[in-house]
Amino acid sequence: MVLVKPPVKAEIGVIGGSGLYEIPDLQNIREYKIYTPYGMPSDNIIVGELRGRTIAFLPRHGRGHKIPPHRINYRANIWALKSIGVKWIIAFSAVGSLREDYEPGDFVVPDQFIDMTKGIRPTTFFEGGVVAHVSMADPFCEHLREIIIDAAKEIDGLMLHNKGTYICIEGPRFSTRAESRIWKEVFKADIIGMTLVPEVNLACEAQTCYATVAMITDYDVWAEKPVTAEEVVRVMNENTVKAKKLLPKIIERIPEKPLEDKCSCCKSLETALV
Ligand SMILES: CSC[C@H]1O[C@H](OP(=O)(O)O)[C@H](O)[C@@H]1O
Ligand SMILES: Nc1ncnc2[nH]cnc12
Repeated sequence: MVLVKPPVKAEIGVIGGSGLYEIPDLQNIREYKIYTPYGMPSDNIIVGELRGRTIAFLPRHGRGHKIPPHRINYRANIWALKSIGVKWIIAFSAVGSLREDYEPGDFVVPDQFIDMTKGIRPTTFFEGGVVAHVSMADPFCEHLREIIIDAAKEIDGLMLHNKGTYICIEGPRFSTRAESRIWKEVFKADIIGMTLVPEVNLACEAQTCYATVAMITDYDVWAEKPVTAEEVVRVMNENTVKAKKLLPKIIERIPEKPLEDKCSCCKSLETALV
């Protein structure tokens, strides 16, 4: 296969989750269909300028939310962003809460995850030939996490929690009450979603700084009232308004280069190759 290098460069990638399908105020918008060795990404990549930086935007579920979490081509998405030069990825996600004090409408910048996907999603770029075992001890870019946490202080009325463990289930169904109690009481996870894995570890394999802005939409089903997609969508729309205000504040804080003492993402393969 011959892959033509796309005629575009972008420094910062933004992956939009449920509810975030566009970036407001993006200037000089161009759209690229990017082919990867893994097939097509979820959608065309939208490239434009915001706060003087070149941004590449990709809606994870595609425009119109057509791709369910277990069918997303995570490898193509990360490959496509990396292929146009993206060094930083800010990923937005709708999540459920597994604790009382993380309320619907609050945002979380997770620092850990638990993988409860079922092994049907391809999880690595290293399928043989070259073998890599990347460290996932600290799965998110600490530098980018700090930037997001700092940026959120500028948004009135936004409650943002600095850490949390995101449990990633296979979906597309929500959890049973029994499962939800295990995630909450036994695993002690804080938030729940369906898309973080393998996006986060592929970003790491691609030596990209990656952090998630998790936006709480519901209390999952450990609480009295079970979560419904309808409820998720209602709160999600309110969260999207806040996410759109937060994004420019994050972008304007992102430096040219990650700080090496706070981030090892760009060197993640140095100690991983066998
Ligand atoms: C529409 S509710 C369930 C759906 O929302 C989340 O997706 P994303 O992380 O892309 O915002 C969740 O993980 C599920 O895929
Ligand atoms: N309760 C929940 N479980 C899994 N994914 C979700 N996304 C939003 N809410 C969720």
